[in-house]
Amino acid sequence: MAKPSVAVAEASGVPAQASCSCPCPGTTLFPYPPPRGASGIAAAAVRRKCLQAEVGGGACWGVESMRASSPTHARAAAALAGAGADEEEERAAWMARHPSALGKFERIVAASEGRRIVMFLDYDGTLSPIVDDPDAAFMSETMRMAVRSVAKHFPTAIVSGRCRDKVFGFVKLAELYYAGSHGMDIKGPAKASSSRHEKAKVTHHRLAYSSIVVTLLTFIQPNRTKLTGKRSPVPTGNGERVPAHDRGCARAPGRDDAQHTRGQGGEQQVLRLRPLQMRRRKDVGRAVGVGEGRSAGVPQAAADAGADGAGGAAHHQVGQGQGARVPARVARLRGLHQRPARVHRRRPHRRGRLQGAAAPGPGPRRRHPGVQAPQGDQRLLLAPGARRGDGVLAAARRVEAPLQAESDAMRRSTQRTKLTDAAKCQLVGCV
Ligand SMILES: O=P(O)(O)OC[C@H]1O[C@H](O[C@H]2O[C@H](CO)[C@@H](O)[C@H](O)[C@H]2O)[C@H](O)[C@@H](O)[C@@H]1O
Repeated sequence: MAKPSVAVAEASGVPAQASCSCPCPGTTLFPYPPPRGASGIAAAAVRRKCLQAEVGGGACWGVESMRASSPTHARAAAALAGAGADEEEERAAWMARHPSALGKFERIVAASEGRRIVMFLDYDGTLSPIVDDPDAAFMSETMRMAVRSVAKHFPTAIVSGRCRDKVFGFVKLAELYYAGSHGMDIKGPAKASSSRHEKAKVTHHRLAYSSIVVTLLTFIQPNRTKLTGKRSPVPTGNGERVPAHDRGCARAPGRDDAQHTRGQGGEQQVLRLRPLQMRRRKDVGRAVGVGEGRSAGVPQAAADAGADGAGGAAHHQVGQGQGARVPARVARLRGLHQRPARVHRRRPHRRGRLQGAAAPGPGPRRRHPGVQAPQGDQRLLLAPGARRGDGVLAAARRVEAPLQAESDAMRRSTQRTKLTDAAKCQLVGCV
């Protein structure tokens, strides 16, 4: 449940949204951070009324109640209550630079110009409070009702670094999309929502498209056993262990729970690649490492650029190191031994194994040598028909191109459709 100390808008004195039968204050009139001194009881009453209206078919889309029960909102309000003038000013400046999407919701709706809106929600720290025990990060019933209400109007997805099952276990709403393991594991609604968006087709592809960047970056992390879902008995190359509650989930490289809690560096960290490891698999007798030893990674500038938005990072030349090593036997099989050999001297203890390894030239089979997929992991990312050895980027582009085409086609068809005002309203749920 939302904490009694949570301050939401004043119960009185704020006019209701004109087009909205819900008793919640209008979004733009609902200041963030909320005004101090609001009575907790009055606030709870407003929230309850709002929920009743929303759940009973009201017209606020659940956004207000979601905001009111947001743990971040609660924390901000609590922090504000005890803050000095300087802190308050600093916070206000920060908020001005990072406005809440919920606070701008009407503008978002207006800017959508009748296009469909899809809600992507984070779980930890957004729908649930940050708590010490990750297994106890429960969401409140109030929040659940709010999300359910939102999902009646918009296709709604929860995107999390946690396992999909774990997130579902917390949220327990079958009508949502769930993208677990940073988007590597996506599932659509098990039951159709009795919503207006039912007729509108939102495919897995669209979700997959938006998560392709994180998928890529997660894919090339060093500890591939996490990616294949096999438990790793050993720490990763970085001395990091997978927390017990996350075993079997993929984790983005560099993701660290403490940073997540502090709310800093998360995205940046996700985009900063760690050195990738080279392993030799005895069973197949060939190298299956992803990428290259020392210098593999996204150049910082590229990582910075990618941090701004989803699309960009997919086009980074990830994993471009010094050229991947190919064991001599594989090189012979591929005819690479005819190319000028390059002996790697950086890891002398491995020389025995890697001696004679050839740096692959730009041959047809290794267009992206730095990011060749381990055999066991290819099913996670490669598009149907992709050939082993093509490299992750090539595979991703194959996935991306049709998705982009599909998305363009959908956009064109939406633009062509002449919507009446009523139809527009239905689409955005503002009847
Ligand atoms: O959904 P994300 O924003 O990608 O976060 C995923 C991580 O969430 C969990 O950790 C965070 O919440 C915990 C419970 O409140 C908290 O104890 C931890 O400090 C936070 O980092 C989850 O435990 C992680 O494994 C996920 O990666």
